[in-house]
Amino acid sequence: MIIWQPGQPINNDRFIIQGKPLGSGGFGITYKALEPKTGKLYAIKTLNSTMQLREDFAEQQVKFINEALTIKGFDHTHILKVYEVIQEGQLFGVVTEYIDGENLFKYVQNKGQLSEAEALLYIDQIGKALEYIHEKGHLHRDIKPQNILLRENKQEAVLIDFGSTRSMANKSMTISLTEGYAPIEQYWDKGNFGPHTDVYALAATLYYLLTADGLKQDSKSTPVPAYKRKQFDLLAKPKFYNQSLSQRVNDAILQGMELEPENRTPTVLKFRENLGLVNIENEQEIQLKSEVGMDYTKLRDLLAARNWKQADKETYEVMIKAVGKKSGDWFTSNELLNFPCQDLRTIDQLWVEYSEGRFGFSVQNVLNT
Ligand SMILES: Nc1ncnc2c1ncn2[C@@H]1O[C@H](COP(=O)(O)OP(=O)(O)OP(=O)(O)O)[C@@H](O)[C@H]1O
Repeated sequence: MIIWQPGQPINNDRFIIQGKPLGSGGFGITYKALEPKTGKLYAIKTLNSTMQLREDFAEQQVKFINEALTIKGFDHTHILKVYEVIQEGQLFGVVTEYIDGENLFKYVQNKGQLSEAEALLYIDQIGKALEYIHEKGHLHRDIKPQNILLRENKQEAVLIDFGSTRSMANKSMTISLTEGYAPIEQYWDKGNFGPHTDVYALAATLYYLLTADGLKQDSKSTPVPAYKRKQFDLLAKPKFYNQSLSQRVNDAILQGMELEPENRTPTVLKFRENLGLVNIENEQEIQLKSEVGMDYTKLRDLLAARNWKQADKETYEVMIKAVGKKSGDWFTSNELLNFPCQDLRTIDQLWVEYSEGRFGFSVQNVLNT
C-alpha cells in the first residue's frame, strides 16, 4: 500500500509532496505537490489505500487513468485542468492544476448561506462548464458543493472530481452517488440518465447554497435525499428555509429537482434560463447597445459566425461612427488612446494592430489564439 508522505520526492524528483493530503474520499486521495524546477504547485490524485487493497486494483487503475485522459481533452475556465498522468512504482497519479482556495461546502459552512446573487454567479459558471461537458457527450454525475472549488479572491468556481463521469452512450452505469444531490435515476444502474441527471444535482447544489443556515437549524446538511422523497419525505421549498429568496429562483430549483426525470428541467441551459441567467446576458447586450449609443449587434453576430473579415470591417465602421469620422479615415494613436473606453471594453475581442505607421483593427488574431 502506498501513501505519499510530506517532503517525499516522486516521479524521479520532479515533484515534492507538500504537507497533508488535500482530501481523500471513496476511491481517491489528492496531494499537493511542488515542482522545484518551476516553483509551481500542482495537485496529484491517485487511488486511495482501500482501492490499492482491492483484488481488481489493476483494472480500477486503468479505469481511473482513462477517466483522467478524457478530462485532459477538456478546456474550460470552470473545469479543473488536467495536465498529465505520471507513474511512481505501481501507482499512477493524475497531475492537475492546484487551486488555492476552498470548496463551496467549506466556504458556506464558514460564511453561512450565500446571497442569491453570489450563489447564482457560481451556479451560472458551473452550469456553463456542465453544458460544455454535455456537448462532449459526457455526464459528470457528482455535482455537489464539495466538488466545486473557489479560486481565492476571484469569485471563480471550478468543477473538480471527475471520478463518476461517464459517457452518455453508456446506458448501464455503476451505482455511485452522493445523497442529497444524486437524482432518483442514479439509485439504479440502468436509470434514465441524461443531462437532466446533472441538472438535479446542480439544482440541489443551489438549494444548499441558499438554504444552508435553515437546513442546519433543522439538523440537515443536504437537501432531502431523492430515495427518501420517493418513500415519504417531501422536499421543502427553498423559500421555506430562506424567505428572502425570489419566487423565480425558488421555482427554478423545484423544477430542476423534480423527482421523476420526465418532469424535470431537461437541460442545464433551460435551468439557467429558468433562473434568469441567460436573459441577464441578453439584457447586458441590450444595455451595451445603449451605453454610448452604439449598436454592436451586427459585430457580435459576425463574431459568433467567425466571419473575421466582415467583423474587422464592422469593427472599423462602428468605431469611426463612434468618433464621427468618415469612412476610409484612419485613427491617430492619440485618438485611439482617448477613444471612449467603455466601447473598447465592450468589444472585448477587439485587437488594435499597428502596422506601417497606422492603426487598424483585427478581431481575428485574438479569437484564433
Ligand atoms: N486541484 C485541487 N486543488 C486544490 N484542492 C483540491 C484539488 N483537488 C481536490 N482538492 C481538495 O480535496 C478535496 C477532495 O478532492 P476530490 O473531490 O478530488 O477527492 P475526494 O472526493 O476526496 O475523493 P473521491 O474522488 O474518491 O470522491 C476537495 O474538496 C478539495 O478541498
